[in-house]
Amino acid sequence: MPTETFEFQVEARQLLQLMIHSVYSNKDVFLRELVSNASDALDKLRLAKLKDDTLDADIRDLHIDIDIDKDARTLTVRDNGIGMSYDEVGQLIGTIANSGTAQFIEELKEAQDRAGAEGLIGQFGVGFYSGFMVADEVTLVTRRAGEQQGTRWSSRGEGTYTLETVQDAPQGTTVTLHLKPADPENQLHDYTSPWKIREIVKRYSDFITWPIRMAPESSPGEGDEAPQPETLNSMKALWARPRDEVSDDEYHELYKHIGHDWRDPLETIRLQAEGTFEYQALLFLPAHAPHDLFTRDFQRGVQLYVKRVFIMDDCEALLPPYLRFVKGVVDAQDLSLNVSREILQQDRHIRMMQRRLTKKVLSSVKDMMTNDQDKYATFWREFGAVLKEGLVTDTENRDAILAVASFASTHDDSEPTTLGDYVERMKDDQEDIYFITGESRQAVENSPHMEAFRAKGIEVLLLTDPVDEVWVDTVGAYEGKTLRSVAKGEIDLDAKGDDQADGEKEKQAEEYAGLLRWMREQLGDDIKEVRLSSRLTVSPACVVSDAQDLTPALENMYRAMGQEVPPTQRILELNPGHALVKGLNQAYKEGADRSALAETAELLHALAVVAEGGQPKEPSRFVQLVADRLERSL
Ligand SMILES: Nc1ncnc2c1ncn2[C@@H]1O[C@H](COP(=O)(O)OP(=O)(O)OP(=O)(O)O)[C@@H](O)[C@H]1O
Repeated sequence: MPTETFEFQVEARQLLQLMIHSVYSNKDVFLRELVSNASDALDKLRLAKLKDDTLDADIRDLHIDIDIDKDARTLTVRDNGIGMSYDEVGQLIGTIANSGTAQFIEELKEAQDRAGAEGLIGQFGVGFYSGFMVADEVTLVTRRAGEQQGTRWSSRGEGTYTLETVQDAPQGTTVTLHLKPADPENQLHDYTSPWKIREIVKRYSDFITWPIRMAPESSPGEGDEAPQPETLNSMKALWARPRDEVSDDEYHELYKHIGHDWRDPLETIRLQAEGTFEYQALLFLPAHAPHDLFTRDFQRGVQLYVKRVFIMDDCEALLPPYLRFVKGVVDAQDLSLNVSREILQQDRHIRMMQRRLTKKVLSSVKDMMTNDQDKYATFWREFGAVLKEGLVTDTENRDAILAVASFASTHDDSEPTTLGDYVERMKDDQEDIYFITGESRQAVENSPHMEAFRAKGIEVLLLTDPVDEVWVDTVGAYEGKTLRSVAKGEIDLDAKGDDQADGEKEKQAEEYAGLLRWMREQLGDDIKEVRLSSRLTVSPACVVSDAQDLTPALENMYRAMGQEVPPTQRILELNPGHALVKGLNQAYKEGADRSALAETAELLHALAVVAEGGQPKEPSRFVQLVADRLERSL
């Protein structure tokens, strides 16, 4: 097959440009990325051979070679792993499969500062491309295990790449970087220096479980014996080494390798389980939520090893879905090397392991909360919305999750509160924990449902994640205090036994009885009741749900998931202290023109819906009615 030239996919081209004009100051990491890919390729080959021992591949000496050629100014990273087929090279290297990448590029372009850009890059798999930070030409020769023919890929990073088949490619993948001239001022070191390579490998890739070898510099005339290559990494599994022997930096590099992140993790969690089912776990809480955390195909789970041998990525059986952001390694001593995902799902030991790991993660978050407020705040900001899913799905750990949960609240504009702190601040005669759900802090804070609470200084939790609509119902109460929506059921914030207030209410009820009954008839099926409100102080009216009914947001959520939900009839509440409502009652009693009154009633209802962020049933009619009224008032 002749050499063919292809264009990079648009996003890939943009990413390459970013790499070439590197937004990333630490260029040394290109080697970590290439070694990381090589190590993955060796893992994959070992597994493939385990599954099919007829596969035509040699796994006796799986390793990574790094070769330096000072004269040619090239650096070569070679593995004898799984390799890639011709088609795979085109798919994997010429394009960027990640669906969030287009969005990422946009954000990257918008990121004003270098730190912002570096942070964003870490969230996407741009590993191979990082070679272009240090090289002006990259060549890759690869042969897929079991195939005869190899493929040569080459590019100067300028929009195109070439592909050709080659006959004599060795097993695995060889990446050759044609290095740019060294420019230490811009962090572009001399990567033909063995000393530098040794240092980078030690720093970033020491834990890689395959040998990383470097051939010694050949000095002619030193005898005929081929000099022995030097192994640069210790290959020690970090999770098996005692805590005090491993530095934080070493843990962090392992995290970056398995978490595909360029940034340090927020927290490192170790667990050593002894006894009948022995295992070691090294888990990491990332510092940033990935873009696709809430998408259906988010790859969740940690890596599973059996007796130091890599078995699978994304082992979802080890942690529940609400901890899907946790990265790490679990190394079990007593599983079969052939273990499959299906077997893991049913294995009793794995279930016990999942329980223990879950508790360990939650208790680590609790420790973080107690000992390092800032770290905890970052964690909760990034992952709180996911963790709260556990309140619905994991009854066993519900209390542990509630103990580490925090929520925005009217108590403080910026600092969230825990439920425990809320309860401590509750007024003496307050029985329930109040909350409001909605789309944003601004929307819920301005909701009419909040008026009386604000007027009386009663704290309300402001819950704005979609999952909040669900867990509050499932959990129901905290320390015996009911969780109550301010937008549901009857709310009476007057002190119990306040005779004056009770008398006043009775009087109002009599006065408004006729209007309320008439309005209910006028508004027909749109609502199930019209009543006087004790939650409004400023607005004329609001709509509320019955205590057991779905909120409009939840109704929409179910519909979005394709479930049939009958429309919920809501309750219209009027503020008897508002001039408009008073005037309406007066006009009603005086027998004013019923059709004009009916329009006012309709408008009042529509205004109540708009005030909570909803849409009037017939927006154009609503606009028409308001315009007519305004016109008449001129
Ligand atoms: N040495 C290699 N051997 C076999 N396949 C490779 C090798 N290097 C890269 N690949 C393939 O190309 C894909 C893309 O590699 P790239 O480094 O761009 O991203 P990644 O490794 O998937 O993500 P990340 O950079 O986040 O680790 C890899 O997922 C792998 O399938």
